[in-house]
Amino acid sequence: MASSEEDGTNGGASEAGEEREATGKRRRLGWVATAWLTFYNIAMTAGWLVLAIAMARFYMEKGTHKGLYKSIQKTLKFFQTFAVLEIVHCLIGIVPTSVLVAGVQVSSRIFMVWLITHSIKPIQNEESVVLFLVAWTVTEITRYSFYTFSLLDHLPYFIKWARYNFFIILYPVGVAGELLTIYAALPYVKKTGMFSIRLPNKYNVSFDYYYFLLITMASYIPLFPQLYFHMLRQRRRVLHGEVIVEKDD
Ligand SMILES: CCCCCCCCCCCCC/C=C/C(=O)SCCNC(=O)CCNC(=O)[C@H](O)C(C)(C)COP(=O)(O)OP(=O)(O)OC[C@H]1O[C@@H](n2cnc3c(N)ncnc32)[C@H](O)[C@@H]1OP(=O)(O)O
Repeated sequence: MASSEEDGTNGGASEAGEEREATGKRRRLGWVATAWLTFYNIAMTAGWLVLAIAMARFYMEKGTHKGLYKSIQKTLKFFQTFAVLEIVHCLIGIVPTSVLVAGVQVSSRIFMVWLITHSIKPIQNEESVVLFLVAWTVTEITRYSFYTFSLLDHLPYFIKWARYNFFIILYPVGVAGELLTIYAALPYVKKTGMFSIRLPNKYNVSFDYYYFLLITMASYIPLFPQLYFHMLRQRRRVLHGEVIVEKDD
């Protein structure tokens, strides 16, 4: 049966409970951490909104996705790299997310931005790049506005609903875009031998970026379900009020 929260009616008792919980959380967090997180989340929401508007404008003006990545790359690199702070937030304990979960999420994005899309120019116009860019952008606008409004104690229900429902589709779409982009990069990486270290050399080490990419793609198989099921547990906890015990902390 749908809870009162889920159907949007949100009873007075649960509202009062949420209010108390939010105030308690803020008190536990301290004003410096609350102020910083509020600033951080507002900045990130704005950054991803700018990106969304730039992508929409580009597509409306040019009518093609070709050249889209090049036109938005600076903003994307800046805000996605800024997300490294999410790992720091977990490490210093100002957000309750597991370092492991945030680490896998953020590092895979940084990897996609810097070591794939930025470094391998011939793949920048692939449709798959648009796929993950759109999935990331919608997700991040929703996620950071969710955190911002939660911290300000004025969380509209539709943002909460969007935060814990959009990912059901956007996560697989984003991951498909990422995997297809890495796949498209493989021939170029093999041909150029980029980022690879060949023997003999004075350190006697070798590294093949092509095989590294194959291993990275394979690592999505065990890692992505962990993130997806983590989000499904968060969804049950927040939208259905279930008490969840996380094992990965
Ligand atoms: C070197 C190469 C490495 C390669 C590795 C390859 C393998 C990779 C495999 C997986 C690849 C994934 C790629 C990703 C693709 C995409 O993103 S596609 C687009 C769709 N994506 C999503 O939907 C992303 C979903 N992910 C997330 O939301 C997070 O990143 C998360 C870390 C996975 C989950 O977040 P979590 O914090 O656990 O959940 P929440 O419910 O949002 O928050 C929990 C509590 O924490 C508070 N909180 C968190 N952050 C903040 C913040 N910035 N400010 C304030 N508060 C925050 C939040 O309010 C919650 O509080 P409580 O309700 O009190 O618990």
